[in-house]
Amino acid sequence: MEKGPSFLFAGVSFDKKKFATDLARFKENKESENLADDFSFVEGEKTDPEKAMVSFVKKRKRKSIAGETVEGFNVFKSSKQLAPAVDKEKEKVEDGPSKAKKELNKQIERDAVFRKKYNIHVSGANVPSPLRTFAELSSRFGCESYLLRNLAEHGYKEPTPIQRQAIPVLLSDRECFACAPTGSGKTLAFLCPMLMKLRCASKDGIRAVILCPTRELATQTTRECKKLAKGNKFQIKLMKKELVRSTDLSKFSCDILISTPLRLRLAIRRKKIDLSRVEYLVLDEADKLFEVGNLLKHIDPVVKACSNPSIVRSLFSATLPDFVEELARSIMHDAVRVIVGRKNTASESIKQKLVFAGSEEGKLLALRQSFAESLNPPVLIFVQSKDRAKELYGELAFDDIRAGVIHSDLSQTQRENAVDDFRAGKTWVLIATDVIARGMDFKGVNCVINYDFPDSGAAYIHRIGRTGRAGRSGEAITLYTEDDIPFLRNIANLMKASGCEHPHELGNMSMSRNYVNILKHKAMGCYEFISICFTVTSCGKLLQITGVPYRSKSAAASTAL
Ligand SMILES: Nc1ncnc2c1ncn2[C@@H]1O[C@H](COP(=O)(O)OP(=O)(O)OP(=O)(O)O)[C@@H](O)[C@H]1O
Repeated sequence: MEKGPSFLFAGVSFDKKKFATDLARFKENKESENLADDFSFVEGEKTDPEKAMVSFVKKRKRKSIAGETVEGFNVFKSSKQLAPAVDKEKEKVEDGPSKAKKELNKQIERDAVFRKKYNIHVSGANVPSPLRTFAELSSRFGCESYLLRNLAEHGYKEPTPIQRQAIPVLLSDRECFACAPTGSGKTLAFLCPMLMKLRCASKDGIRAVILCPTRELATQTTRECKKLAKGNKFQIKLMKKELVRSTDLSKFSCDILISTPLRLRLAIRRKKIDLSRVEYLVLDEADKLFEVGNLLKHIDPVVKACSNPSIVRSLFSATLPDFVEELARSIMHDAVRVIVGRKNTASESIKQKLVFAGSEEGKLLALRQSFAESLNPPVLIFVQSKDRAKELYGELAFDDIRAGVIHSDLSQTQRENAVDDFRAGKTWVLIATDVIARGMDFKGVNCVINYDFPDSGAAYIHRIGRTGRAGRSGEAITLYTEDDIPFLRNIANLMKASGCEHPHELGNMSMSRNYVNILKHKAMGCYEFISICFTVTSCGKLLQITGVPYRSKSAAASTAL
């Protein structure tokens, strides 16, 4: 028997009921210590998710098992089915030391050490042992050879931390809530167990559904799923307009259906698509799907339509705000929570920089200057709106840069072409709104530039997560102006949490402005600055400021402090 993390971390078992108050207190402390956990959503787009979510949660709560409460670390409810197994183990323990008990404890210890090594944190009852190798898929779970072959063909030698834990959880028919950094292989973590559980193709209705927040991500996931399923006859379908138009969806069947929430909701409403046989439901980028006023209203009918009582649901994302956890608790039971690294932090393989650009004009000059000096494609540039995307694209069109643009005003074909051209290296720079900020896996993006300041901590993490994927390194540059200064601390904290050097003086911008003045006097005379770079030591001491001068062709000047 495996136990929750309270056991794993302490190395001893204790009565959770008896010490419930202490546990709850400890849990509170633990959460407040997690600096990045409390990133707030910046003013303007700030909503009260909990409040707006109430009706949804209430609805789901009525369906959940009455009277179950969250206890200590055991975030999710334990299923009734599991109770006898737990009791049996307890009886065994009470029988006194036995060989089986000793062996079990050893296994628990080994798992704890292994999880610690890979920075995996779990909560929930009886969490299955993590995967040591992909070969275990076959020895422990009877994985078919086609899948192992496909994994090898992809060059996947060993599972990533999220795959090590989420795959055995899902293969044990447990619901799962998983949070792991961008680019850490979450897609395979849900696709692999899904293919294994479905075993072979069948015409028995729609058997699995994957929901993605954007069409681009749904398309990418479909492609990945087909690659992984090669050699098996699974019917894997992307819910496209054409499919909706040309098919009688009331009789539609496929093994895996991948869709955005809106398309699926319309199919339920207008075309009477039947989701009552769905055995596996994945909500990818779950926090985005549950975003109030956006996709949430489409999610509820889909979750409801997936009415199979033995359905296994899972939620995946690189960011996990508390309100999504709350929601997960209300709709899932017997779930295992898997967190890799620290919750809500950017990937550690990304070198992050904040650059003061002064004004809007300054941003464009800084961008042009950096392209002139060191354009290292592929580069992704994020802006705040489709109008801003069109505007910047118009500006760069006159430069000798192979740029593309993607935003929601484009047709589906234009959007697909923009993504394909960037993937194929036909365009070096892709200007994008947040439509491709999540989940998109472009191989080898060297640099992400936040031309417009991201409007939340989560947006920042996902945007910059388009680089530094699958263990590669990457760079992220965030330009900011005077107007963005109130929101800098949020981003600076995220940088710090992911191990990046950042000027801790950023918290006090009056100080930074003083540095700018010093630099003006010391190095640049009367020039107005458009871009300031801070160089800091690992202990946070500001060493150097580099400024790119406005109306000057001279090289960047810097001053040591
Ligand atoms: N076991 C593995 N070994 C090596 N590479 C892997 C492995 N699993 C996945 N990858 C690769 O890692 C990259 C990122 O994977 P994926 O897109 O699933 O990340 P993600 O965690 O879903 O990121 P995001 O949060 O941005 O959606 C992909 O290119 C994928 O092919």
